[in-house]
Amino acid sequence: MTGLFISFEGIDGAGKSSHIEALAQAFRDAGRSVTLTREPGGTPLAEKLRQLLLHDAMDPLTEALLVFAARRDHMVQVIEPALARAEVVVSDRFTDATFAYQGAGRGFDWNKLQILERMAQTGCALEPDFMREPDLTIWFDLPAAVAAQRLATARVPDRFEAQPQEFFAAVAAGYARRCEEAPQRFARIDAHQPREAVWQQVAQVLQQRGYLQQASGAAA
Ligand SMILES: Nc1ncnc2c1ncn2[C@@H]1O[C@H](COP(=O)(O)OP(=O)(O)O)[C@@H](O)[C@H]1O
Ligand SMILES: Cc1cn([C@H]2C[C@H](O)[C@@H](COP(=O)(O)OP(=O)(O)O)O2)c(=O)[nH]c1=O
Repeated sequence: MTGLFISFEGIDGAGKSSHIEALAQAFRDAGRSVTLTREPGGTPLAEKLRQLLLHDAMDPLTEALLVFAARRDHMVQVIEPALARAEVVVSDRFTDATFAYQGAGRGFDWNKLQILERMAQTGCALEPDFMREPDLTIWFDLPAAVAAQRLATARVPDRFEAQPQEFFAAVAAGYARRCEEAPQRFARIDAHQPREAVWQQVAQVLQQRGYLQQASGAAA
């Protein structure tokens, strides 16, 4: 059995958190060990960087560097060891969020982000030139106006959630661009549906990819 790396993506309020535990449980039910984690964060150091990123003002390059510093620590300490143990790693956000928020949202140079991506995500797996990416990215696609309505009553906004709706429309376009650049890795979910219908789409992606069948077979 090999490890499996799945990321959840989407603008704030798209509904990711409402389904991530159910996805983890589906894998556990199929006999797999699951590491459920998040970005920015997932390690003591990265959680400290998360606090800075969510609450302190900084220039775009500083923001991009901190995001990747947190990611590198998360990969070295948590993601790679879990994949080496053949676990399923489920991360609430990964690098697509950086392209969407820092790239499309803040306007930071897309090509520079690609350079940072290669630097941060290479050299922590067994093969020295291998760049770690998710095997599957589940993208909760929701219009920015709908996400804003959902969040209006939901929680106190952090530095990103406090951005105007146009920011999130740009972030959503950033996700669409990443999806176009790697269509085989992305599964787009229509998140503008009732919770149960959204979950059915997620479950269908897992079935189509044979992830749960493979796990059941291995556990038997
Ligand atoms: N399909 C849905 N329809 C309506 N409201 C939803 C749906 N999914 C989630 N919500 C609500 O929208 C808000 C944001 O959901 P959440 O899962 O926290 O989003 P995210 O983790 O993507 O920011 C929460 O109040 C949640 O209860
Ligand atoms: C991973 C990542 C997150 N972010 C932002 C997106 C979110 O607004 C914020 C925190 O993400 P998230 O954990 O989804 O927020 P919450 O716990 O409130 O649901 O960080 C970036 O700007 N760049 C990144 O690379």
